[in-house]
Amino acid sequence: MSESYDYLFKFLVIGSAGAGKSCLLHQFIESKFKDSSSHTIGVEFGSKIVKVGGKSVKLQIWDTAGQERFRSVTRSYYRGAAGALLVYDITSRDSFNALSNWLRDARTLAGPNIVILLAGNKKDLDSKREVTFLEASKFAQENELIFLESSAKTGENVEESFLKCSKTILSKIETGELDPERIGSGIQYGDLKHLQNTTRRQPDCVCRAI
Ligand SMILES: Nc1nc2c(ncn2[C@@H]2O[C@H](COP(=O)(O)OP(=O)(O)OP(=O)(O)O)[C@@H](O)[C@H]2O)c(=O)[nH]1
Repeated sequence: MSESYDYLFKFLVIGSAGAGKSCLLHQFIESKFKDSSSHTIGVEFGSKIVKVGGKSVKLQIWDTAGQERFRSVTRSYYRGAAGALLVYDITSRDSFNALSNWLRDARTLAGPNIVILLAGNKKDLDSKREVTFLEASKFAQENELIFLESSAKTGENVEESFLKCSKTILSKIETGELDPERIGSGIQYGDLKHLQNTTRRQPDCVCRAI
């Protein structure tokens, strides 16, 4: 498979232990539910190329451990992230109450421009729900987050979460709100974009070659 892409985005998956971060990443990459998921130790990694708004984007995703004892390790991965999935479990009020702390860390350590999607995971366990859709969407609105409820088990809204977040980053690049050339932006040009920029800068050469 070709490894060509227009952009590379550095992504984080953050949130309390057991919220389903590793399962979301596994479902996104493998299209399967990882039933026997154990706690992440430190940080795990995955990547996938997606098509967003006519562009190929490689997502470089860091799945961080939610357990407090790994916090100093995981914090060191926040720097220069362009996007994040901030995950809570709709059946756990504690995971929802912890969101403000996760958010503060993300915006302080990754930077104020990081695009964050709030994912209310385990949507399939609606009968055990402790957090309503309404209060979570209110929290999202107050904190300038994109919001979706997802299920790593059924796959509902998993790909959509990563795509929605990527689409927002892409549109911020297009409007100039995000600058891929800024060091620590969490965005890099890929081969395809490089090629486009080169040909755009040297139109004479291209015309003559044709
Ligand atoms: N029913 C249901 N269970 C889920 C879902 N996502 C994850 N789980 C279960 O929740 C548990 C925790 O999932 P993980 O993905 O390991 O959670 P995590 O957020 O990565 O946890 P840490 O690595 O400790 O930070 C596992 O038993 C999963 O099988 C979901 O969408 N629905």
